[in-house]
Amino acid sequence: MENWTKMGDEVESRQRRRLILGNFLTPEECRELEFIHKSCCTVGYRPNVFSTTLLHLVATNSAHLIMPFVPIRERLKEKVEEFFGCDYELFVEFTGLISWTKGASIGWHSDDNRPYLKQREFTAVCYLNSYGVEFGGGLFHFQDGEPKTISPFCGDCVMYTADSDNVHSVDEVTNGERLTLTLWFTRDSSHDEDAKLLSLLSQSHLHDRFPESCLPQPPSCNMYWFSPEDDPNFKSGFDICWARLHALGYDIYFPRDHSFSEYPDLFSQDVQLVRGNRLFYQEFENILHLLQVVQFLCWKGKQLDSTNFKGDSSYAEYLSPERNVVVGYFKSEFLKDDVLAESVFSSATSDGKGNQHWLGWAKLAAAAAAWEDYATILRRELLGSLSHWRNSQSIYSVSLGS
Ligand SMILES: O=C(O)CCC(=O)C(=O)O
Ligand SMILES: [Fe+2]
Repeated sequence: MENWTKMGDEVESRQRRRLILGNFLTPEECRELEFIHKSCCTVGYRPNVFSTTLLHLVATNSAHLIMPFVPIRERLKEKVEEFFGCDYELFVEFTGLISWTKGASIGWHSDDNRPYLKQREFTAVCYLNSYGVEFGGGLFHFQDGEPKTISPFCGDCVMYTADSDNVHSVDEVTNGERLTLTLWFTRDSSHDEDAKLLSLLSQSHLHDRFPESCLPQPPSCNMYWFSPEDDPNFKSGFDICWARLHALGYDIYFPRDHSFSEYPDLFSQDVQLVRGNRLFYQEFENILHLLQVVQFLCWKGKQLDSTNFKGDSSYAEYLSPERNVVVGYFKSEFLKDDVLAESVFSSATSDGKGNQHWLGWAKLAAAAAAWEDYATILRRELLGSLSHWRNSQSIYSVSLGS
């Protein structure tokens, strides 16, 4: 029989093989990571799974978005080292936001159960949203010992050894989107994520020219097409960026002449946002930029002050029938299977029309401006931290003063 102690928010096994921490992350930290994931994720490694890795953020000119992860990663590593009593150097092997949508599940496994995963020593999973609220299904189970089952709750964290002492599984997600921040830790310095990130950061063209430097750039190969079949020609399935916008009640308009045959190069073209029969005036650099601004509106909209912004009619015009035809054409191409797209990205609590976050065009204009301020501040922090990171060859919170 295993011995269990309850200590405030901490439940720990006397054998120190797993630890469950309540409220490890604040709701605001969870919301910020959710914003990053919903604006930057790519198609993941298993069916109905989507992921955002730090390497992907750097590779798409969004390196500044790794900043919110830095203090959290540090806190997680300290906690793992303390709890498991590590008297050796530990490295982060992988940091990622991972979301599971309807149909995703994983059977019994340990996290080091493949020859190429043997370097994994410990796992930390932070839940960024809650069972029964943002998603259904998705309960976590340990095969042996206590606790048997964990109901994911926003802000909670579970840490365990990656070996066969912690065989676990996750039930199929039945609706909504289950989101986690997942880290693996290793003793093997050749798998140090920091070294890989620093090497990629030194190749990227980070500079001080705001705001251009904050604009996301698409990756060199397409990572946004979701299809249940292996479909290299984009004939079935859907584009996940378009699908997320669609789930929130938007469409996309390309102001210049294009055809879907240019996909995925369409990712580098200017776009405008459509809602109902209105077209937002502002042109965005590309779909990724537009998605970041819309997700920023979802995150911050209610707090944003738009009193200095003009009335809604100053920001959007009537969408002409000709342009509406163009919108419809691209929609049918980007969402070959719109029923599947809706079932994958419909939120467990939404009204189905994406109206929950919608506060009008002036708010969207305010969000576009506030997104730029947000990104600029993070980019300055990144540039200020970089020389320290390079000197120590590790990524940590640098106090930059004022
Ligand atoms: O998200 C979870 O609760 C655990 C996921 C998992 O087992 C894995 O990614 O290996
Ligand atoms: Fe696992």
